[in-house]
Amino acid sequence: MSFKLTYATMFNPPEEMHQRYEAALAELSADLGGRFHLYIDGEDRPAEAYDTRVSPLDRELVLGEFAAADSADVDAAMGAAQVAFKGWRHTPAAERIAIMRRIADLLDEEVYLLAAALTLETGKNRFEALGEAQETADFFRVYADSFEQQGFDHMLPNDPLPDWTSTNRSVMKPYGAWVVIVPFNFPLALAGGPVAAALVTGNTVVLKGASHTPLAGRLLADCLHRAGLPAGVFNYLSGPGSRIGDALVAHPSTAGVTFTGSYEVGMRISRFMVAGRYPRPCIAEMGGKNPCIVTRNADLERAAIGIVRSAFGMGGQKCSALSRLYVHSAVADELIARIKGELGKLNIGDPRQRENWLGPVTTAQAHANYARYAAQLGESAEILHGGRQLDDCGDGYYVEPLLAEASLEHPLWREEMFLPILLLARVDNFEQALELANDTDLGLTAGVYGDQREVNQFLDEIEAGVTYVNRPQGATTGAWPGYQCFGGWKGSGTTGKAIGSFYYLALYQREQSHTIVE
Ligand SMILES: NC(=O)c1ccc[n+]([C@@H]2O[C@H](COP(=O)([O-])OP(=O)(O)OC[C@H]3O[C@@H](n4cnc5c(N)ncnc54)[C@H](O)[C@@H]3O)[C@@H](O)[C@H]2O)c1
Ligand SMILES: N[C@@H](CCC=O)C(=O)O
Repeated sequence: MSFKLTYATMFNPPEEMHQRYEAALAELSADLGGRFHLYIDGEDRPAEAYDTRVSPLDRELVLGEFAAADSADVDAAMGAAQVAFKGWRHTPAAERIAIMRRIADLLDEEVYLLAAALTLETGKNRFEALGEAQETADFFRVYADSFEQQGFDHMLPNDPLPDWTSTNRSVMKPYGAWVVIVPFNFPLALAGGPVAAALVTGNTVVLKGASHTPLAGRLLADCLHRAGLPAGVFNYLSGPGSRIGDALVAHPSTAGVTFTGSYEVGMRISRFMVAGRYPRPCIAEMGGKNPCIVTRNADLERAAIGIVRSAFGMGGQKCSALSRLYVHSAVADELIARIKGELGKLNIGDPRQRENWLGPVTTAQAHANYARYAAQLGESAEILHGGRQLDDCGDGYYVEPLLAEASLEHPLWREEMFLPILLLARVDNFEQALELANDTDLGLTAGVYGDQREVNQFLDEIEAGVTYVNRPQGATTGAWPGYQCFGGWKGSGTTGKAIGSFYYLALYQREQSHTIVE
């Protein structure tokens, strides 16, 4: 198949993709309900306790029993990663790169099965699920290529000494046992990306899967096992962050952490990582409250399509989701009508069915939060579309996309709801919109629909790490490794560098200067 699936192309994939996804879904569905153990030091490790997890599609659908790790398991995993580090860091770079490429190939082979698991576990539709599974494979490939190309080993000029030869060199070295902590919404790709980066640079890894969606991480562990990684180089723990998060972050063998998740937990871990005897690196990718500006010069058809995809795709449960819309008063009514028109075309329901674009939200908590926010907006804003939990779609967490016009003082402009809820405000001019867009502690993604002058000013002044201009494929969502670098400014990220970028692998290594006098 010559078609390349990315989040930008996923809207109309070839028929063969549907058929293969549906076959994988049937295969996986026949095999649900088993027990999923931890994976430590190259082997499955039973836990003391297991949590039963059901699918958000239908609470009767039991996905399985997942090990809930405890502090003894954390010790075992960190110990295995620590012991394995010596051998892995001395493994020739070419060999590590080859293993990353082997993992990518194995993920490619499993892409339909992984996508089926993601639909069942998170509720995302087939396009989003296939996208996430393919993105995971691409992360392994992109970081293997990046490490190979960059080398991270540079000779520097000899010292200017007339009677001596003094050679200088900069080398980059891995830190040690690296902890990766994953959010529920992209439990495969946001595990695979940091794991690939840590491993290719010579670190060993303990991955803590997402508390609510542990299946994806366990399937990734199976794949890494099959790729033939030496025992202890990669280890997988499932279980709630509240139970093992502190033990992992505080563990004396933890050399560094990549955390992806909420601002609150990310800030807590970041502070913790600098508060010990010496600072340890922490790459924290955190929340978003992402704006889009629509000016009076915008192409409103493109804008409406891009806005609906980014605000409501995957139930608004993307860090990149659009949640704040600032539209020029002169075009606001027409844009609202077009957005409603697009929403009218969407099917909501069981995402295993091809015709359904919007599945359930992932957790019972998100389902309950939706009702609370809808009630709040019903009292304090004008709801233009949606607001109901949908009981007629099945026994899952289904809700309507919600669009509300709210005053600029409304408190929900500042809260990451992480749901299919979009707030809209009318503005008088582009400068006001830009000021409002930047008036947040977060700075992950942002979009604009406007003319060239407005676009230039937007790109110059917007405070966000990922920007999109006049894009119908998604106003604020849809980055892909190798095409868009993805990282947050301000409270959305700690490093100012993006995943999938030229600068990313450097974050997993520390520099050493070698001066050798002959
Ligand atoms: N910037 C990005 O690239 C990006 C990508 C995806 C999601 N997110 C953000 O993630 C959030 C949604 O995910 P979530 O609800 O799973 O986030 P969360 O912060 O609640 O949990 C993330 C992970 O941290 C773990 N955790 C919780 N408490 C911990 C602790 N004290 N110590 C260590 N680990 C702990 C959880 O078990 C989970 O694995 C949103 O804010 C979203 O914007 C950001
Ligand atoms: N990579 C995804 C967002 C991942 C965060 O949740 C995007 O670019 O839309």
